[in-house]
Amino acid sequence: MTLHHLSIINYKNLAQVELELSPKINCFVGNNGMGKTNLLDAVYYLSFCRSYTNPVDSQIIKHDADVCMIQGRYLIEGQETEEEIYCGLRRRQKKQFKRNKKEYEKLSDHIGFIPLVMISPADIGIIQGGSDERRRFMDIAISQFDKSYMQALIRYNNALQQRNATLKMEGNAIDHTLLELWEEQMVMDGELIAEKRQAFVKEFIPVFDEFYKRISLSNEKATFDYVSQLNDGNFREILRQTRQRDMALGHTTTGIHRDELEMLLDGFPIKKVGSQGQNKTYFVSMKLAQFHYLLKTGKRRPILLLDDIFDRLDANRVEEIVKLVSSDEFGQIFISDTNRESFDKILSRINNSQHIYSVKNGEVTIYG
Ligand SMILES: Nc1ncnc2c1ncn2[C@@H]1O[C@H](COP(=O)(O)OP(=O)(O)OP(=O)(O)O)[C@@H](O)[C@H]1O
Repeated sequence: MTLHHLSIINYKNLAQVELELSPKINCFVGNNGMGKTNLLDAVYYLSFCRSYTNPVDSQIIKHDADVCMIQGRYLIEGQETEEEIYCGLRRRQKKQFKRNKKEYEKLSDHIGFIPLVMISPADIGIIQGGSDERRRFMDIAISQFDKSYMQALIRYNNALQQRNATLKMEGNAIDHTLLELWEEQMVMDGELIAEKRQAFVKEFIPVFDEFYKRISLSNEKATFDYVSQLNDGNFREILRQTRQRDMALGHTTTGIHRDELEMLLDGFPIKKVGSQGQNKTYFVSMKLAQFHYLLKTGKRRPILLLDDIFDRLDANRVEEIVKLVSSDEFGQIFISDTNRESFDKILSRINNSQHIYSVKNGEVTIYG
């Protein structure tokens, strides 16, 4: 899958951008705050119908504008005609998302069509943040190739919200028949989600471990453990047993919304023992393993976005990552960095078609 033409109007600080892109490596270089991440984020938006860095749509429209637009033209291996994806946002109005000029009824129908993996310094949140960040990682990774997972997740979250709302009712007003109805839905979808998460993690660990070893050039053992309350017994029974407690607390204390992905380095939680470079190696390896997994399960080669990821990594680790992503397994790549020299060093090791762009105050031009 390659994005060969990108048009942007008023996306954050990018007033107007028009780019013909390389099918292999596209580098964006510029000082801090110039718009490099915004550019990669616009590419991300076309895949996920949302920003990677800011979930509030009204805040991604340029401050002094009322409308914003992103349009991408893609080529798909083995398909003669191109695919055009359009996103239009207007303040206080529903966003428009179109494929080949036809508007999607549901945005979830689009997710997975343009497979993409973004790696950015914000991914440190997967390690350092709460368990919701790690569940989100699994959800995004699985949803991109498994629509039934995403639908089960939407239904589960809806049933969970409804159960919580029912639990919050005053003592006698609680409708137990209604509670059971929501619990039944949670059991059906929760068990399916837990099963799919378990299967994903099992396949994911060896690939991740391999990437970690290659990048770190060490024998450090990096691995995960998927922990779910659903492994402790029958979910229906667990919900019944915890109902009194949940009524007292006013929310649901058991279920797949409490799952955890324990991240370990040599048997210890990386959150506690990892250095900055090890943390970065860890989440970069996770994301590359996600790429590999998507490639294996999906029909199309994902696009890879590397946003300012080389900082804090030693020269050996940078070299290993560059070698990895320039191999044939990876397709089109977007890289951002502040330093032209570090790009030149990186690119001198790669024999591939490459474009270098300069990003300055929201303007993007081919580097002269
Ligand atoms: N809605 C918006 N309208 C206008 N400008 C915005 C909007 N949202 C963010 N910005 C601006 O975008 C800039 C940040 O851009 P971006 O994050 O892409 O920088 P960067 O080039 O990646 O920098 P760094 O190297 O520091 O990561 C900031 O100047 C910020 O004020």
